[in-house]
Amino acid sequence: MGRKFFVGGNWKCNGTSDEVKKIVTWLNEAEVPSEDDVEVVVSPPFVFLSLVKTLLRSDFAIAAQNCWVRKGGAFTGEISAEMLINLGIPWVILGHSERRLLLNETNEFVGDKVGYALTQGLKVIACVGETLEQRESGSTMAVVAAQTKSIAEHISNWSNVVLAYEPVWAIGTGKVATPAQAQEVHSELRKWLHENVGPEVAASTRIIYGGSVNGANCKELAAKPDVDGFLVGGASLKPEFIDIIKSSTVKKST
Ligand SMILES: O=C(CO)COP(=O)(O)O
Repeated sequence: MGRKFFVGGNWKCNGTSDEVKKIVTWLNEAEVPSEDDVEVVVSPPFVFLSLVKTLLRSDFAIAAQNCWVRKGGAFTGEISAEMLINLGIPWVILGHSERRLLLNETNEFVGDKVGYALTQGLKVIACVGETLEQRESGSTMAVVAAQTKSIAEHISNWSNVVLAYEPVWAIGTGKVATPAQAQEVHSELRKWLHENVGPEVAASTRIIYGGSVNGANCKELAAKPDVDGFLVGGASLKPEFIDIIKSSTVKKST
């Protein structure tokens, strides 16, 4: 079964309403491969979700960058999965390393969130990835397997899940993983899914790479067999994001 190439743009905590309108304008004007060949999802900050939803072309989808772990209520400052569904937002990014490291989100908490978001009908981009210290001590696979296990325990239907491998040392640093490094972890993650979830889920789940992806390095990464797309930070705020979307064509020729 073919895995449709997936390109996500994580805008993080960036942008004014004028800047957001400008980004949407160049996204709307871009000529990109058909939605049969590439799935594009952009993730603005919560406060701009409605604005982007009103303006964005219909072949691109929208993701929130987080949501609360369970049903809404007395949780000041949080946004619930139900609210996202109510706004017509189909996707949410969960377990991003910036939230794990800066806001102390644990594997268990991320797993709970993934489970709850899925039960509410959201599709989830679930993020995993090791720090530089963990990589250098040789524990990359143990770390990403433990993160994936906590997530997998809460998933009964994988068709609404994309797994994002984002090595922390590559995020926002300009230090991209080499295509071989990305392929190695992606193929290990697919093997983990094969052994712990099942062969069909392993074959059909998109595993995307994030960490300093840009217009210049995306094609080489996209050419790797287990790289099914990207989660892009900084470069998703710039027109080179279109080149990253177009790197999906590399798959058709391989
Ligand atoms: O964290 C990321 C996407 O979620 C990657 O960020 P950069 O592309 O800015 O390194």
